Amino acid sequence: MESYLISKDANGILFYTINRPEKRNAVNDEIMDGLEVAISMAKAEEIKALVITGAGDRAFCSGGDLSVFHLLKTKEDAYPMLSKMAKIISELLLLPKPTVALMNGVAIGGGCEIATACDFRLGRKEMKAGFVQGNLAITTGWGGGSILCEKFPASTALKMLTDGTMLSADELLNIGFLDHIFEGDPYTNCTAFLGKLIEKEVGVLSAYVAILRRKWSDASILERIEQEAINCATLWGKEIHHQKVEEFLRK
Ligand SMILES: CC[C@H](C(=O)O)C(=O)SCCNC(=O)CCNC(=O)[C@H](O)C(C)(C)COP(=O)(O)OP(=O)(O)OC[C@H]1O[C@@H](n2cnc3c(N)ncnc32)[C@H](O)[C@@H]1OP(=O)(O)O
Repeated sequence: MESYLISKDANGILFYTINRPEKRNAVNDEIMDGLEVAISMAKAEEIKALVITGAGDRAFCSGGDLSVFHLLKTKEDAYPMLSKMAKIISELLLLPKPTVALMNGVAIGGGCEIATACDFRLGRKEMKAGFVQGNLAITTGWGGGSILCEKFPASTALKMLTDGTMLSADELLNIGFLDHIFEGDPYTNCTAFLGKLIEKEVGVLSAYVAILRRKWSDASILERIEQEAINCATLWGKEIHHQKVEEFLRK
C-alpha cells in the first residue's frame, strides 16, 4: 500500500493524503518526501489550492513516527530529521497557493504542526488535536510553534503549546484554530468550503497569499523555525525525553 497519495480534482485542487491509517498516519521519511513532492507539484500553473489530509476517519496525523524516531538518541541524531521536516513545513507555509489542512481525525504533535502551517483548518466533528510534545519533554521541532505564535494571539499559542492537552473540535473552533467543523465526507465538505475560492483566477489567489507570505518572511519566520528545530534537538537528546517515549511505546 502506498504510504501517501497525491491526486488532483477537476477544480484544480491538489490533494496530499497521508496513507498510513494503521499507524494513525504517523510521519516517517517517506511521508516527508511525499509532502515535498506535493508542494512542488502545487506550484504548477493550473493548481488553485493544496489540501493535506489523512486516510481513514481516525487520524489526520499522529505526528512523528515514534517507532522510527525514538531510535534517534542524541541532539546530533535528531537535528537532521527535525531540520528536514522544518524546511518542508516552511515551504508549505510559504507556498504561493492557498493551503488547507483537512483534519479527518485526531492530530497530535507534529500533526498539529503540519496543520498550523496551512492557511485553513477544517476539522471533522469528532476530531481532537494537541501539541503534546511538552508531555514528551520536548518542544515542537518542525516549525509549528513558531508558526502558531506568528498566526495566533500570543496567549492562545502559548496556552496550546504549554498545556500540551488534546482539544475538541468545538474548543479548537472557539480559539480560532479551526476555521470550520464538518460532518460526513471530508472531500465534499472541503470543496464546499473552497467553493468561492476555486472560482477565482490562480493569479488572484497567488497575489492574495503573497501578502501573508511576505509578512511572515519579513518577520524572519524561517530563522525562527530553524532555531526551534535546534532547541527541540537539544531537548531531544536529554534522558527524560527518551523515558517519556518509552512509556508511550510500552503502553
Ligand atoms: C517533531 C514531531 C514530534 C516528534 O516526533 O517527537 C511529535 O510528533 S511528538 C508526538 C508524537 N505522537 C504521539 O505521541 C501520538 C502517539 N499516538 C497516540 O497517542 C494514539 O495512537 C492516537 C491518539 C494517535 C490514536 O489512538 P488510537 O487508540 O486510535 O490508536 P492506537 O493508539 O491503538 O494506535 C494504533 C496504531 O498506531 C500506532 N501509532 C499511533 N501513533 C503513532 C506514532 N506517532 N508513531 C508510531 N506509531 C503510532 C500505534 O503504535 C498502533 O500501532 P500497533 O502496531 O497497532 O500497536
